[in-house]
Amino acid sequence: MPRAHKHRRKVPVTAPTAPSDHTPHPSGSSNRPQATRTTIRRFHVLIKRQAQLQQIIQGGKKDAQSATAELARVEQEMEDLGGLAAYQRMSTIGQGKDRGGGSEKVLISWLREMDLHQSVKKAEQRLRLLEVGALKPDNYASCQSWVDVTPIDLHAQHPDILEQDFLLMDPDGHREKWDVISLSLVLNFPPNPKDRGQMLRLAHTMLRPDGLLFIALPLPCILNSRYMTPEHFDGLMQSIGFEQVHTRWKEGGKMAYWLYRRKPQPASTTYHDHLLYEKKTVFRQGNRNNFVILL
Ligand SMILES: C[S@@+](CC[C@H](N)C(=O)[O-])C[C@H]1O[C@@H](n2cnc3c(N)ncnc32)[C@H](O)[C@@H]1O
Repeated sequence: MPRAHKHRRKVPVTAPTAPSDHTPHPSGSSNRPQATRTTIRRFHVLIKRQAQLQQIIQGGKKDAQSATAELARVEQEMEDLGGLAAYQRMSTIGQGKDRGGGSEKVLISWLREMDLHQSVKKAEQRLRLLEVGALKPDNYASCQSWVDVTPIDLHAQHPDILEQDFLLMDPDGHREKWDVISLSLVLNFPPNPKDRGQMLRLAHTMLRPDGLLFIALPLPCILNSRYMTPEHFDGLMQSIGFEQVHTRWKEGGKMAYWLYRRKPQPASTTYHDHLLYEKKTVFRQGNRNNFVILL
């Protein structure tokens, strides 16, 4: 069990990488690992607050006026930090080869272990991989003979990346279309826990039977959250219709990875099962983060 740091301020779960690049930051601050982590965390706080305020404003309640003023301040701060482009740039630094490369290495090694690179070549049909949250268009260049990747992102940073919100993809148009979907450091991006659950359900709809879902999350999302444990996460995945193939994380590490296989959705789940994943359950007390996925 990780130690709780008594005097540390609670911060949302953020990107776990520790960039070592010293390129100047757009806001003028340095890009040292600590500064970068702090900025990425601040972005996560601001993105979450932005969503809350937008909801208040849409609701048209009496506090909508003060929410509008606060929203302007929040959005100004995001702009001062360099906007979402700066956030993505910092995340790209974390993906750098100097720090062992991005999560795609883990996925590729698992796919190879399953001999998919051989069987796909024999079948002469490459694996259709949907890479959600792609910062670079060429993450899978090393296996282009057997992987046909479609990189998408909310804010595409390259012409070869499709600018597309995964949550707005048409489930009917994409039903059972994909062999593999990657959600690497994406599930922790939407501020609304139900949107995270919706991402997983959508992935289930869009994967072909026995298709594979790759997930990467900062380790504190499951090891230091008030509402999540590895077992709870796995139960939630099973309730959607996913079977765990691989998982990789270690105490004291920064990242957690999973590979799930799409199975038929369980025919019936009890009322209790539903409640378990639709509402927050407190698993840990004390100084924890609030990361949660809800169905
Ligand atoms: C922290 S970066 C992770 C990048 C990379 N996949 C990695 O593992 O390092 C998260 C990216 O996911 C993108 N993203 C978040 N929600 C998304 C959505 N609903 N649809 C498409 N992209 C999304 C963000 O724009 C951002 O570029």
